[in-house]
Amino acid sequence: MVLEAIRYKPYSLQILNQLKLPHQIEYDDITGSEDGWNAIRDMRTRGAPAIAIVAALSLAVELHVGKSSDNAPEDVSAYIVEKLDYLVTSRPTAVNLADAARKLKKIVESAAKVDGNDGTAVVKAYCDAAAQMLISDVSDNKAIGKYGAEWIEKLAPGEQVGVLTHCNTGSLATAGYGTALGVIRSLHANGSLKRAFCTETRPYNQGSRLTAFELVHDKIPATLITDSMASALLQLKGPSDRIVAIVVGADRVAANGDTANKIGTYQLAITAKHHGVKFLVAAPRTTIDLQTKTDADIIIEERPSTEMKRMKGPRFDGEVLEVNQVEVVSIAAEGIDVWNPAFDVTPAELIDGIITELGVVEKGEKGAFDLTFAMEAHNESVKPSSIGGLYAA
Ligand SMILES: CSC[C@H]1O[C@H](OP(=O)(O)O)[C@H](O)[C@@H]1O
Repeated sequence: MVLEAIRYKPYSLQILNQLKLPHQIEYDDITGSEDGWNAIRDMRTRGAPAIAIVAALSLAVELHVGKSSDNAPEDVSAYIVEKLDYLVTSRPTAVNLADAARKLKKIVESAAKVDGNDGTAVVKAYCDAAAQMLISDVSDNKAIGKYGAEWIEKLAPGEQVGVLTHCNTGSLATAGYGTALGVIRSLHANGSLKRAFCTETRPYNQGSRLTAFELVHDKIPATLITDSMASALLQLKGPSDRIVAIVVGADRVAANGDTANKIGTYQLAITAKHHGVKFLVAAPRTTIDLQTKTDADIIIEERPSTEMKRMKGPRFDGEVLEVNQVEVVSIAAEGIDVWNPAFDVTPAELIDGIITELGVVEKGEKGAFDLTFAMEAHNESVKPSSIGGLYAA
């Protein structure tokens, strides 16, 4: 079974409900932008690239039903712009969603101005571009995997290496293969991976529920640790558990390289620096936001306290896991206040390299990243795919 966070075929969109993983594989139908917004906000679908794609495709499904040649092209364009602005409010930190919305707006506003284009043509231009995002993301991730693996392999030529990752950045956070987990997949495919280590990633447990699920699914040798074990792991220097690099994803990389990622990333970068372990960020160029100058400009989403104070999962009847008997249990003192930021920001000074689909960027002689090459990815319109005509509304 291929792990698919997103299932899209003409006019229908399904998302793998990641709140049910790893014990239940359940797909939810997404019938329009409101469904898409709720699925992203609830984190039934999550991951910086995936939320951008689900948002865009949820509107494509809605448009097929509603907008047609009966509507003036400029009215269809205005409707799409309004819906994209709404979808962007579902989660604020990851830049991919806002970047995709900006590009898709440009496409429909241009299509609406083409002589002879009716509302249907504008809908088709939108749907083709949204569908192309699925295809482009997988190819970007495989390139990230390739370049990241090559960079890490140079740290220990001819040896198999131990790598630690945080949160989930695999097929469940993207259209497929993954970013940081894509690097681990590529290391494994190259025969260069001794063992992957993944953190639980409290409180949503992307690591224990999603990354562990992907690593077991792909039969990649892997060990789960709690978030609090990371520094102790980096102290180990034995051949079977020495960590040569930590590789994580990103939700937004600022122009100077400061990187917003899942909460807990910053302290991994600190302990990596202390232990002389390389710290790498893996992300497509679209995650690099040159409009965000430094960490001070990054909005950090705060999530409900219940996500920290309660745990949900199937119960055991003796040694038997009753998969359909899901219980919610309290794991914190009632009445305690909670601080639950979903992300933190790692300063560029703690990052050794940023792995993109064009290669690994390292800091220059002045100790700063030059990320201006990412500008092109933000200017590229998402070209209608070769599957044109699929979305004639
Ligand atoms: C492929 S990068 C995914 C990125 O998104 C995750 O956040 P969330 O699970 O809250 O959507 C995490 O920060 C990952 O690094």
